[in-house]
Amino acid sequence: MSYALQDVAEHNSSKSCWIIIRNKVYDVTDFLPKHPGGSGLILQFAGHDATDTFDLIHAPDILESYLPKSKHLGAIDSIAASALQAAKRSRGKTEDELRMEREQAAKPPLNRILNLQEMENVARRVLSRRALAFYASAGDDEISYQENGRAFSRFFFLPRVLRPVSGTDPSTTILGFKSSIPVFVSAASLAKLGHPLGEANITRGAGHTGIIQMVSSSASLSYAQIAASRLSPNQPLFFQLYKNKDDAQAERRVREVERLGYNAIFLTVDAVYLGNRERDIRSGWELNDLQQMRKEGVKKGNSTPKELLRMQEDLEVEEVDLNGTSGALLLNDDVNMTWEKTIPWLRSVTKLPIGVKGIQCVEDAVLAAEAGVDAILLSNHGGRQLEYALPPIEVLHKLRMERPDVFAKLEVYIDGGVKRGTDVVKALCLGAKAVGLGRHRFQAYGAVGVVKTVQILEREIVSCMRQLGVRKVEELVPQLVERVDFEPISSKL
Ligand code: HEM
Ligand SMILES: Cc1cc2nc3c(=O)[nH]c(=O)nc-3n(C[C@H](O)[C@H](O)[C@H](O)COP(=O)(O)O)c2cc1C
Repeated sequence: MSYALQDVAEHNSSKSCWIIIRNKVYDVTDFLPKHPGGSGLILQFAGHDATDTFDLIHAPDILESYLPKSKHLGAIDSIAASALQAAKRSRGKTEDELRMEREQAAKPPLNRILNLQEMENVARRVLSRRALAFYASAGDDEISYQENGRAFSRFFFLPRVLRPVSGTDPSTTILGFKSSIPVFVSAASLAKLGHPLGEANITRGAGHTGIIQMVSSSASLSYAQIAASRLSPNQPLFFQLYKNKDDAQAERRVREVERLGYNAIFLTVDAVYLGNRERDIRSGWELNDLQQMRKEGVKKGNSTPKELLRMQEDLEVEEVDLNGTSGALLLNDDVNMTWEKTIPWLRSVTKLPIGVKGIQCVEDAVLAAEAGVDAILLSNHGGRQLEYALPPIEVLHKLRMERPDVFAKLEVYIDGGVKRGTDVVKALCLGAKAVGLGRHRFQAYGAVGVVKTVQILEREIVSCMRQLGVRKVEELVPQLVERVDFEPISSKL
């Protein structure tokens, strides 16, 4: 049986909600209350084609995994398919899409990019407004985000001289897996928002350069697609776990990635409540306004400034959605995790090494060591969670000063604000085994952007090690750095 657009359009409410995705019709009525992103998001498309928005956010296997076969109703008919295609063609491009095209054409060639900040500057220009808001956003006034980077500037080197440095080698191991430099890609969700090939770009780039990718629980490709993008089955992949509140579902996710050949599980613990990311919230409204305008425009044949103004007024009295793109990601997560319960549970469901991502103080680092996990990632989620959480490099310094014994019990990593080889080397001197890169600064260039990022960092790390009088990462020790606070005394009084 095939459907005309009119057949689908009749099912346009929460009582009966059908949507079209890639020319197939789905009855999502019963699924509405279960949708992790909330029913409202789907209802905006009730009775209509939802392909573009759906594909941007979801892994392709989601329909098979979450919607019973009986709700896969069948295909639209050929007239409907042609009409949708024609509508897409005639829709024209949005201002933002046109701007992105111009910026893509004008971006500098990759060989002109000298450092990660320049790479980020290009990404900021070419990404869609929504993607940029999602990637760039951080908590409240974004103080922790800014300080994460700035904190590195409080650590200075005490270089050693007259030491042989030929053959300097920046490679290391992370949880026993080889890494060409002491850097990995930290988990970041929804990579497709920034590039159509999504997480697979990172997988390929990481494979080519011999670094490790930590895949987000909220990846926009399926975990299987990402695993299949590896250059070889031996290419290591870590998995970041947002633990579902239902242990059985969480266990299924862990077992799935274990079966797919992922090599470690990193449980994220710093996001049991969503940080206040205002850029992201605002961009969600903008997108909704745009969709609303389009619908109104279609109904009434126009969308005049006056009408837009009226819609704006309507919005002001409505209750507003404070979730943004990130909000839906955490709706089903376990907010009652504990050291006593959750770590033994994770141990009981996997044989893989376990890391805890999002440790933000010395006390919790000690508890992690006592809980017997294999690694901790000192992280404040790139400043996206609790505003004024201490920058990870400072937490690392405190851990080194107060509890150096912890470094012997597990591997310690940091992420947040890392942009230079010197940042990486400072963290290693203080005892970190590796550092993570969260925000995908390489998105403007896809997989080759990842390769370039690693090349830049490798060059900077080797240069720093040589000038420090060091040949191997094991020789990077606390005596090579000093924490210096140049804040004038008057401002402290
Ligand atoms: C029709 C329009 C839809 C919109 C605008 C929408 C939007 C969203 C958003 C914003 C998220 C959060 C991002 C994420 O976790 O990846 C989400 C999550 C999710 N959606 Fe949808 N959705 C739609 C339809 C559907 C449908 C039809 C299904 C499946 C039958 C579905 C299944 C899911 C699942 C399983 C998640 C959680 C993904 C995860 O935990 O990684 N969605 N959706
Ligand atoms: C766009 C974006 C998405 C993220 N998604 C996740 C995620 O899904 N899971 C997670 O544990 N951390 C996530 N993080 C946090 C990163 O893993 C990492 O801790 C942080 O970005 C490091 O800071 P940096 O961006 O300054 O490098 C995300 C960060 C960003 C910027």
